[in-house]
Amino acid sequence: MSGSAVAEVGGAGAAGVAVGRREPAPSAGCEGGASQGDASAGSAGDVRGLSGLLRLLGSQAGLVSASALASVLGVAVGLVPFYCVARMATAIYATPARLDEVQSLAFVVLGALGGRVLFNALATVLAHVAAFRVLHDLRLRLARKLGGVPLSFFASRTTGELKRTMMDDVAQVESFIAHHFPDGVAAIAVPVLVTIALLSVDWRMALASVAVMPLAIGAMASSMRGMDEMHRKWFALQDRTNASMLEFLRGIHVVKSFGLTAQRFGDLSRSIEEGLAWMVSFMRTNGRGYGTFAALIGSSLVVLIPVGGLLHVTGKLSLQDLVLFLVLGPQLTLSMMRLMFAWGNVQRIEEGNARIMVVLLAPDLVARGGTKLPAHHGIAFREVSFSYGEEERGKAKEALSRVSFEVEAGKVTALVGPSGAGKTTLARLVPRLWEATSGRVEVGGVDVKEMPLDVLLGKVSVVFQEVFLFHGSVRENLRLAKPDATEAEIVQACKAARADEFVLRLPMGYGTPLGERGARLSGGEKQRLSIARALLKDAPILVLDEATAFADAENEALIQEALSALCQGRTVLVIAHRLASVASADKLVVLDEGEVRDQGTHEELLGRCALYQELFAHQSEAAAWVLSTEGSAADAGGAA
Ligand SMILES: Nc1ncnc2c1ncn2[C@@H]1O[C@H](COP(=O)(O)OP(=O)(O)OP(=O)(O)O)[C@@H](O)[C@H]1O
Repeated sequence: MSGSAVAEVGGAGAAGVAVGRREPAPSAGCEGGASQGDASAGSAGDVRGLSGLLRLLGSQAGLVSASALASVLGVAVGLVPFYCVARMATAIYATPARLDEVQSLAFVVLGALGGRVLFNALATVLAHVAAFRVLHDLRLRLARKLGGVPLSFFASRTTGELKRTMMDDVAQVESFIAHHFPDGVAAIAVPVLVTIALLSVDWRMALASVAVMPLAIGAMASSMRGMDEMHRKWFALQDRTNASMLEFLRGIHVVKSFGLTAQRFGDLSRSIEEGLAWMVSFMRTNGRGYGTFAALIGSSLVVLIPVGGLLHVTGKLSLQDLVLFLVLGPQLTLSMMRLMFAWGNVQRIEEGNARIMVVLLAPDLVARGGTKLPAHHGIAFREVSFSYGEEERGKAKEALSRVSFEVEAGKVTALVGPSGAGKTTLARLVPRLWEATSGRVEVGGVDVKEMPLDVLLGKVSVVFQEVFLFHGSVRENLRLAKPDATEAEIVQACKAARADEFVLRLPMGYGTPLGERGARLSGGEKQRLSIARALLKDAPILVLDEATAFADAENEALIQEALSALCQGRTVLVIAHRLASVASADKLVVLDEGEVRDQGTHEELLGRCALYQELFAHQSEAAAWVLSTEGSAADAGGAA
C-alpha cells in the first residue's frame, strides 16, 4: 500500500495520520459542501486575541475571573503603602514630628503589604488551577476531535504542525493563564487605579507623571512595525523545524545507513539556521526601539522632580502630595511597561489559539453519517471516481475513474493490478478513510455516507500491511478492537491468529508493553497481532491489504493460516500483491490506472485478460529470481 501509515480501523474508528509530509487535500464532491477537506476555512479569523482566549477557557472562565478579581484587589491594596509613605513624610517633617502617626502608618503599611501578598498568592493559585484544568481539557478535546475528523483533515497538515498544536500551543495557553494572566490584569488595574488616585490629588502633577509616555509609546510603535509579518515567519519556521525534526527522527535508520549527519540533513539544518537568522534580525529591528522605550518609560522622575519642586516652592503643592507623586508617579509609567508585556503575551499566543480553534471547529466525520442501515454484507462500487487533490481535478488522470464492480457477500474478491493502479485507494473508500469524489460506495445496498459511521465501522474490519501498535500492553492493543473483550476471547483470537505462542514468549506475556517504548516485534508478528485484532472485532466484512513481504517462510505460513481463520464466513475484499495467493478467490478485479480493466476468476482472466497474463508472467519470473554478484539479478535457472 502506498505512502502514509494508516491505522487499522480496529473498532474505535481510529483514523491514521499522514506522516511527515503534506498530502494534497481531496477534491470536492463529497457531502457537506465545504467538503471533507480543509475544515479550517473561515473558522480561525474570529477567534483571535482575547475573545479567542475566552473561548478556550470554557468552564474555567469563572475561576479565571476570580483570579482576576484577586489580582485587582492585590493592586488596590498595594497602593495603600504609597499613600502611607507620603503621609509619613509630612508627619516626620511636621514640628513637632508626629511620631505616633508614623507608627500607626507603619502598621497600616505592614497590613497592606501582607494583604497584597495574600491577594497575589490567591490570584496565582486560582490561575494555576484554572490553567492546569484548561490544559487537560484542551488536550482531551483536541485528541477527541482528531479521532473524529476525516482523514483528509490530515492531508494538508504535517504531523509536526499537529503535534505543535496539541503540545506547544496548548502549553502556551496554560502558561499564559497560569503566569501572565494575573500579571496582565494587574498591568491593566495599576494604571487605572493610579490615574484615578493621582488625578484626584493634582491634575498638573498627574499630567507630568505621564509626560514621557507619548515618546515611549512612539518608540515602541516604530519598533513594532512589521512585527506581525515577522511573527508569522517565525511560526512558519517553527512548523518546518518541527516537521523536519520528526522526519529526521523517524528516518534515523536511513540517515545513519547513508552516513549523513544532522548538519547535512537538508531541511532540518536549513530551518534551524533560518531560525537563528530570524533571531538576529529580530534583535536588530526590535532591540533599538525597545531600548529607547525602556529608557523613556523609566525616566518620569526627570519631569516630576522639577515640576513638583516648582509647584511645592511656590506653595501650590503640599509636601505630602509631592512625595505621593514622587513615589506613585513612576509606578504609572512602569505599569505601562507591564501592560505592553501583557499585550505582547496575548499576541504571542494568538496564532496558537487560532490553530487550536481550527482543529476544535473542524466538522466531524461522524456528524455527516446518515441513518440508513445496511441490508446485507456485500459491497458495491458504482461509478466511483476519486482524486487526491485540487491539483488533480480537471486533469485527465484521477486515482480512480468510474470504477464499478460488486463484492458478493460471504465471498472473496481480490483487487489486482500494477503498482499505483489505485487498489489501496479503493479499499480506503469502504471504511470512509477517504470519500469518493463521485459515484457511490455501498455496503449492504446503502451508500456508506448515508449510514451512521459507527454502524459502518462495526461492519468493516481493515487489516493493512503496515501495522501500528500503540504504546500499551499486548492486551490493551487487542482491546482497541473490542474494549470489553474477556481474557478468554483475547487468548482465543490470538490462538486463531497464530499469535498466542510468541505472545507467551514475551517477558510479561499479554501484559508486555508494545509500541515505540515497548517490545519490538517482527513484521510477521505484528501482522498476526493485527489479524487477532480483526478476529476479536468479528466484523462481517473484511478489507485486507495483503502484506508484500513476510519475514521468513515459517512466518508466512503462520500468517496464511491466520488469514484463512480470519476470512472464514466473511465478505472479503483483498488487495492482492501476489497473484498466487488469490488465485482461488471467487472473483478477481483487474485495476489499471484507476480503471477496471476486467473481472472474473483466475482461469477466466488468464484466458482473456492481457494485463492479467502479463502480471502473472512477471510474478512467475520474479519468483524465480536469485541475487547474484555476477552482473545483475540472475535467473535461477541460469544461475544454476
Ligand atoms: N495520499 C496520496 N496523495 C496523493 N496521491 C496519492 C496518495 N496515495 C496514493 N496516491 C496516488 O494515487 C494513485 C493510486 O495509488 P494507490 O496507492 O491506491 O495504488 P496501489 O494500486 O495500491 O499501489 P501499490 O500496489 O504500489 O500499493 C497513485 O498514482 C498514487 O501515486
